[in-house]
Amino acid sequence: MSTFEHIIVESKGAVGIVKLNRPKMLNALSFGVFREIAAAVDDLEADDAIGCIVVTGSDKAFAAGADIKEMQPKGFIDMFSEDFAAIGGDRIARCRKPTIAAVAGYALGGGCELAMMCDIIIAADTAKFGQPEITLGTIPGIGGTQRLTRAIGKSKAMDLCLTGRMMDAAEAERSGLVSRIVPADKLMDEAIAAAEKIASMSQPAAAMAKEAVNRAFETTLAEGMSVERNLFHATFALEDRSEGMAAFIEKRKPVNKNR
Ligand SMILES: CCCCCCCCCCCCC/C=C/C(=O)SCCNC(=O)CCNC(=O)[C@H](O)C(C)(C)COP(=O)(O)OP(=O)(O)OC[C@H]1O[C@@H](n2cnc3c(N)ncnc32)[C@H](O)[C@@H]1OP(=O)(O)O
Repeated sequence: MSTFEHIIVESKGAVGIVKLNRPKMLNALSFGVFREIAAAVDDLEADDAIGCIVVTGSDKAFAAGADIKEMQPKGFIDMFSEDFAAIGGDRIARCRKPTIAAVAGYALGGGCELAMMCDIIIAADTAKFGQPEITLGTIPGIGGTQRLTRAIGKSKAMDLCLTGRMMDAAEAERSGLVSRIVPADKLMDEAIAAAEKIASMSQPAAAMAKEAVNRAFETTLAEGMSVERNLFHATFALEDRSEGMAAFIEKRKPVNKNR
C-alpha cells in the first residue's frame, strides 16, 4: 500500500482505514491531502479484501476545514484552474465500496463536506459540525450547500451556512446528518465494528444498496424507484442472493463469494 505525507492508511481485516494526519493544523485540508485521499481510495477500492472504508481524524478534529493559510493568497483563476473535482477531490464520494466517516471534534467547512462525501457519519459525543466559510468571506465549495441541505433541510442548512455557527453531535443526529452518536473513546471501535459488519455482507449487494440509496439522495422518487427495482431484480443474478436465502432456510450462516 502507498505511503503518504498527510494521511495514514491501514487495513484491519476487511476494513480500510484512512486517518487524516495534520494534527498541528487540526487536519486542515489542502489539495495535497485530497490527492492523497483519492490515491488511498484507489488502492482500497482495488483491493478485493477490503469491503468497507473508514475515514477519520484526531480526537480534536476530524478536519477543521480547507487549509485557510494555503487558500488565502489564491485568486479566482488559481481555484478555477486547479479544479477540485478534476484532481479527484471527490473520489471518496465516487467510491463504490461503502464508506464511513468517524468524526470526533471539529468537522468544519471542507471537513464537514468531506464527512458528507461518506455514506455514513458516526459521531463521537465531542463532534461539532459546521460550514463557517461565510465568516471568511467565502461559501462551501465541495458539496456543503448541496449535501447538507439534502441531509438536514433548507432552514437548518441556511442557518449554518449564513451564521457560520456549529452544531454539536446531538443536534447533528437530531437533524439527520449523523447516523449515530457514540462515546468519544469508543468511536473507532464502533466505526470499525460497523465497517466489519458491512464488509461481511455480499460486496456486490452492498454496492447495489449504496447506489440505490444515493439515487434517492440525488434524483426524483420515480427515477429512484426505477433504479431500486432494476437493482433489486439484478440481485437475483447474484450467487450470494441465492446462497443468502438458502442459508436462512437451512438455518446456517451464508458463505458470500461476492458474486
Ligand atoms: C489552493 C488549495 C487550498 C486548499 C484547498 C483544499 C481543497 C478544497 C477546496 C475547496 C474548499 C471548499 C470550501 C471550503 C472552505 C473551508 O473549509 S474554509 C475553512 C472553514 N473552517 C474554519 O473556518 C475553521 C477554522 N478554524 C477555527 O475556527 C479554529 O481553529 C477552531 C476549529 C474553532 C479551533 O480553535 P482552537 O481550538 O482555538 O484552535 P486554533 O488555535 O484556532 O487552531 C490550531 C491550529 O490549527 C490551525 N487551523 C485551524 N483550522 C485551520 C484551517 N481551516 N486552515 C488552516 N489552519 C487551521 C490554526 O491556525 C492553528 O495553527 P497555529 O496558529 O499555527 O497554531
